[in-house]
Amino acid sequence: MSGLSIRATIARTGFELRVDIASDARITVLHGPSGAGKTLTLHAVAGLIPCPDARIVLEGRDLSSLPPQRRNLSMAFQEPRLFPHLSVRRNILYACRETGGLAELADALDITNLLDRRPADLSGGQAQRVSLARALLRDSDLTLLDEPFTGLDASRKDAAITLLSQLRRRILMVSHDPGDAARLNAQVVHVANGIAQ
Ligand SMILES: Nc1ncnc2c1ncn2[C@@H]1O[C@H](COP(=O)(O)OP(=O)(O)OP(=O)(O)O)[C@@H](O)[C@H]1O
Repeated sequence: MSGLSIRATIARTGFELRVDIASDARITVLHGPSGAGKTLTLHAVAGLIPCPDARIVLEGRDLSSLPPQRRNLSMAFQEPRLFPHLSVRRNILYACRETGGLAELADALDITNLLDRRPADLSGGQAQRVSLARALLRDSDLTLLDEPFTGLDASRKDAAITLLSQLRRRILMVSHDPGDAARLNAQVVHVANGIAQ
């Protein structure tokens, strides 16, 4: 598997972060204190914030100048951001070309019995698992996960870590728990003092 490289200066009012990441690992974990710039890094990769000097290369494909919808990424945001008017099932299948794999994924994340509910009828941790399922079902080149284990109890978190370990897809994720990266056999990127590398 060839790698992911991200070089960018992310500038917001009163905040600047220099990102210089090169990772050949299937899973890369951004780790650092609150407010360090982990979420901004994911959003820059997704193309959701302007980053004029960014150079983002994924397995030889330069994403930098592409609009978000052409980067072929999937993302689970820090808050689940589910569509309130769609069932859980339709939220997960949103933007998926095929429905294959939904049953297995729902089983692994223990959300099978929630598929016909609306997001308003989910707990925080349930919504988080639905958001994770949505990001993982879509056949994207890179999956961005912003603190995907927030609100999960220990056994659900174990199941999610096992699932992520078994998938073959490339993942760039944020986690506060240093133990997660070790369990995921991930490359760790430290984000602090205005630098992510
Ligand atoms: N639109 C914005 N304008 C100005 N500053 C911003 C903006 N968005 C984020 N920031 C600042 O950028 C910094 C990094 O924010 P970011 O959300 O990336 O942190 P984080 O590392 O993900 O933190 P946490 O672990 O708390 O989620 C913070 O200091 C935040 O206040």
